[in-house]
Amino acid sequence: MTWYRLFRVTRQLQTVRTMTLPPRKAENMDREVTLPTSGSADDGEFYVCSCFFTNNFYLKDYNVHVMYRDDVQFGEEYKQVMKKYGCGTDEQWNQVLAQVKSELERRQNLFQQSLERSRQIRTQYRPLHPQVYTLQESFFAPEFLEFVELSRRSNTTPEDVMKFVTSQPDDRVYEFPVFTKQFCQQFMEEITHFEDSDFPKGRPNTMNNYGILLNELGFDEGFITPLRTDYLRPICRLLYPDWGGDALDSHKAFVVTYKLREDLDLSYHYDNAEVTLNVSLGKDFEEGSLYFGNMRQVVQSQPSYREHKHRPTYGLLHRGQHKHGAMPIDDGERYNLIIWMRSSKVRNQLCPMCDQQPTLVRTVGFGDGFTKETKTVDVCCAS
Ligand SMILES: O=C(O)CCC(=O)C(=O)O
Ligand SMILES: [Fe+2]
Repeated sequence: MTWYRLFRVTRQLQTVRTMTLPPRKAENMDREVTLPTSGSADDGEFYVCSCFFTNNFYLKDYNVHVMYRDDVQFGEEYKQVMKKYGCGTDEQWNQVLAQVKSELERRQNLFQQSLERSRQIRTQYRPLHPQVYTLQESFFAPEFLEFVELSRRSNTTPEDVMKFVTSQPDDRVYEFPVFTKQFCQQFMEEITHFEDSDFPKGRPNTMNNYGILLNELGFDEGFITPLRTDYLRPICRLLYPDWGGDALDSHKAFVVTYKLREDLDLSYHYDNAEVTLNVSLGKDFEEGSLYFGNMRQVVQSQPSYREHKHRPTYGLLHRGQHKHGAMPIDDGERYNLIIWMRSSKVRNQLCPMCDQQPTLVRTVGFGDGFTKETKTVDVCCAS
């Protein structure tokens, strides 16, 4: 990347805005809402926090996250403020309102629709490479297997495994090889085969417009769950004990894709996760590095960013609340496997999306990783 380009991207980052929102009213705290459910995750019952239906609505045109409870609250809190960001006319305001309401409707129907998509895919979709749905050791780079093997031993220390990772001092972002090239190739062919089909597809999250939710495609049971419990958890136990690394009991996994004329980049954000694994699968692409700033708890007027180039077959492991983004690709197509890993013992104390004790809403599958058990844990924040 040239210095000019880095400067340009950095300028762009400095315009990312966060609005300070008033805390949610305490009266909601212990209310439990029931949604239609069908089935639950392997490890028990999981929930989302009710803030999912009010907080963090992303307005891409203005690069802001907003909170919507009803039209009156929304108008009072944002109509004036949004003018400063270029939303000056009634027409623009009405568009914003329509966008927020349509996102709310999408969220309200999300779990039911996701269930329907999964059912349809499971009964009708014919995979191109059925073998990639069941995790096998032959998928992994030999160095990764050595790394895991050492991490599984009870007397191994974090210093012992540093020889397997590349990292920069103090930022706790670790890079290491994960898969073989051959596996990445087959996995991407499977994803592309599904992308090209007419089956309905859900969006991975509110910021990525393209990509595939791996649970809907049937990857959870045979692939992502064993990958998390048997391979990633021993590593995270060593590297992130303060973020529930030894108790990552659920996940949300998806593939994000960036192509010319589709999404090119991803704005600065933090993940709804305690620990994230982001593996570059390929295909061929130019630029598109990741950059990391501060932990979200750190407020700095002039944050500095660290660029992490991402090589196909390699993973970057980082704390979910370590703010990051992806720079635009210049050419080609970029596919990444993202696993947001969650620890209920951490998030049951404080929902990372609203900074309150979560108000549980029953849902299907892993939800957002909250459970009814409340074990206490010390979460040591930003370093
Ligand atoms: O595109 C990337 O590599 C980053 C994706 C990401 O941060 C996310 O989906 O949370
Ligand atoms: Fe992310």
